[in-house]
Formats: sequence, structure tokens, C-alpha cells
Amino acid sequence: MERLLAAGVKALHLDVMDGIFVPNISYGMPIVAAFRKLTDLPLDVHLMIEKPQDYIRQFHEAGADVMTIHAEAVDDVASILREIKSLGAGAGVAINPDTPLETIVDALPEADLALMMSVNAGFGGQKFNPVALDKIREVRRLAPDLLIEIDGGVNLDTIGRCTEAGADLLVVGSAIFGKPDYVTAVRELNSAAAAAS
Ligand SMILES: O=C(CO)[C@H](O)[C@H](O)COP(=O)(O)O
Ligand SMILES: [Co+2]
Repeated sequence: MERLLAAGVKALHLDVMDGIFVPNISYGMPIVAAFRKLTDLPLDVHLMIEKPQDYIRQFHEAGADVMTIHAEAVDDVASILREIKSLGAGAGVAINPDTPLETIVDALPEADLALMMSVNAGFGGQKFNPVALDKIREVRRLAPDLLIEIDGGVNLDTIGRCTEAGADLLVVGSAIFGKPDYVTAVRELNSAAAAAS
């Protein structure tokens, strides 16, 4: 965390995985609360879990500023987005690369953020899937003021295409954590993103 903060990242994206919605387990509310104690940066909590509606209050109490649910995990996206907003948090909806954008179009008016996954949710370190870029362009056309986030395989080679397509929030895992020097990694990523936007 100290090294990340020194590198000047603008928010923390926290990947919550339940071993059911995705075949991997990461962490839950106590770790989100621990991050909350260490920083005032926005905590952007990516809920890769089933029944997210049962946990949003606890994640918000733990310190989540934004909670993003997966459309594939729930029946009624719009109503859960409304519940998240009623807690005073930002509400995001995510879709995996194989999920058509049509799945969430009706819910977009309730969303503060749309997350276009450029890998299948579940693991860091996967290869960037450019299908997310076309979805970003379409979301931008449908909802010009919505925050658009991209997540998965974003690195120095792919980040320019993300900003060019219209992504506002660029989630980077391996391309920072896999580097010895976070300051240089973040500076180079920010430069590549800005050059293309
Ligand atoms: O939600 C995620 C995986 O499900 C991660 O946020 C994402 O994969 C970031 O890691 P990387 O930049 O290494 O792909
Ligand atoms: Co994520």
C-alpha cells in the first residue's frame, strides 16, 4: 500500500471473489476495512460474488465507495443498483467478455459506472480481450455521462486502446504488481493512457 500510494494511483480497485461465481477466492469485508484504514483514496469494490445484494451493506460499512456487481450473477440488476445507491455508494454493473451488452442496457440509467471486463472475471494476469473496446464505444454512445471502467489485461501495450475507446477508469493489476518499481510503472501507464486519449 505504501508503494502504491507513493506511485500516485488515483483509486484502489479491490477484487472480491467468492469461489462460486468465479473459481477463485480472494477476500471479503475485513480486508476492505483494512484498506479503508490505510487510505482516503476511493475504494472501488469489484464484487465477483453470487447474491451481492446480501452483502452490499456490509461492504459499504467496511468502507466501499463504489460497489460493482456482475450482471451474470443476479436476476434484477437495476434493483440492486438502486439498493447500492440508497446506501450512499456508487453503483456499478459489470459484464464479462462473452456477455452481450444488451443484457445491461435497460439497467444503465440506474448505474453510476459500467465495467466492461476485458478478461473473464476470476484471475489476474490474463490476456486482454479487445471485445471490451467495442462495448465501451457503444456504452459511451448510449450513456454519454456514465463512468466507464475496463478491467483485465490492461498494460502498456493495451492501455492506449482503452482510453481511445472512451474508458474513464483503467484497472491495472499485473502491469503494476509485476514490476519492481511501481512509481515508474504508474508513470509510464499514465503517459500511455494520456497520449492516446
Ligand atoms: O477483476 C479482475 C480479475 O477478475 C482483476 O481486476 C483484473 O484481472 C486485474 O488484473 P490484471 O491487470 O492482472 O488483469
Ligand atoms: Co477487478
